[in-house]
Amino acid sequence: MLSIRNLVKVYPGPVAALQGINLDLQNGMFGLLGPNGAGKTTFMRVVAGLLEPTSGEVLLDGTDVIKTPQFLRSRLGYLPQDFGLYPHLTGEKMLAHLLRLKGVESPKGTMALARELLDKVNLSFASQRKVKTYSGGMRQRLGLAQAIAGDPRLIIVDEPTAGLDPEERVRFYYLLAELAEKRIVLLSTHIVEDVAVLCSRFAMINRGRIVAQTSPSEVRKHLEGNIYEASVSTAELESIRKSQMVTQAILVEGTNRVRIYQKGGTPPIGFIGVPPTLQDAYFVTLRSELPGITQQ
Ligand SMILES: Nc1ncnc2c1ncn2[C@@H]1O[C@H](COP(=O)(O)OP(=O)(O)OP(=O)(O)O)[C@@H](O)[C@H]1O
Repeated sequence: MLSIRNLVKVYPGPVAALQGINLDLQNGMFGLLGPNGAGKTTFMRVVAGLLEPTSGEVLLDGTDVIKTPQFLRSRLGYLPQDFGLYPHLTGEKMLAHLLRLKGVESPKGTMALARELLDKVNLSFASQRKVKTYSGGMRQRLGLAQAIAGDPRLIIVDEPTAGLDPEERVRFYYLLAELAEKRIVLLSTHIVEDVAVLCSRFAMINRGRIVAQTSPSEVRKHLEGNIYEASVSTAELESIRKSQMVTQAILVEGTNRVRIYQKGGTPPIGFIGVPPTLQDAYFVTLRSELPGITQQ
């Protein structure tokens, strides 16, 4: 289990990036969802032992990893937001280099281990290609290969799907889901779909605070009967934005399809009740913090 206790990080400024985070994570995929600047990267870096918190504890299976970083090092796989690459190396050589840096050893030798890991992330076909020719998704999978080396207890992935095309994103989802079967995977993202697809539990973070800790189905259930949808003109959309809480406004075949949250009362003319999505819940939670969901 990964337990986070009263984690605070104040940068010089001062900027209070984390304002007392408490979380308990079991095996499986846990999502940390929040807008840009919410504190996700700060949180991931503290938990990964790369940034010292101002105060608080990070316990992995009962051991305080801030006090004993060597305990964490051999049990952690980390895929940072900006994963540095040597563009002129082949995938295989790049990975072997990262494994040596990480100190991961194998009786079969580092190159053999690199090949095995490339196979696990479905990159064998490109093992002899230079990394500079890799697509965004292939780079992320290479990053994941180094993160899973040494069979870590905890894997931390920071916004891994940003910039991936839909096909690459789905491929990445399958890999992550498989990894989470036996370990703790902590995924930070601002993409609601990442959480909807992958996470049975997740937390929403905003301005350095956890504003909800829940599951996608639980949070959707809280909004049942309160989400309405209509197709409207651009002028109508402007006035709806002034009077309603709009959870989503998208263009569908050239028409504005707008969803609103309304608790009680009659919805505006033309709006019909629809099943809530996680996107609706995310918007409502960030704006008003839903009652009834675990909050801190
Ligand atoms: N080194 C730093 N010094 C001062 N302030 C910082 C530093 N790093 C981050 N911050 C601030 O701390 C807050 C949280 O930033 P953080 O990068 O953790 O958020 P995030 O949720 O990961 O955002 P993004 O998705 O944009 O990466 C922001 O207000 C940011 O400007």
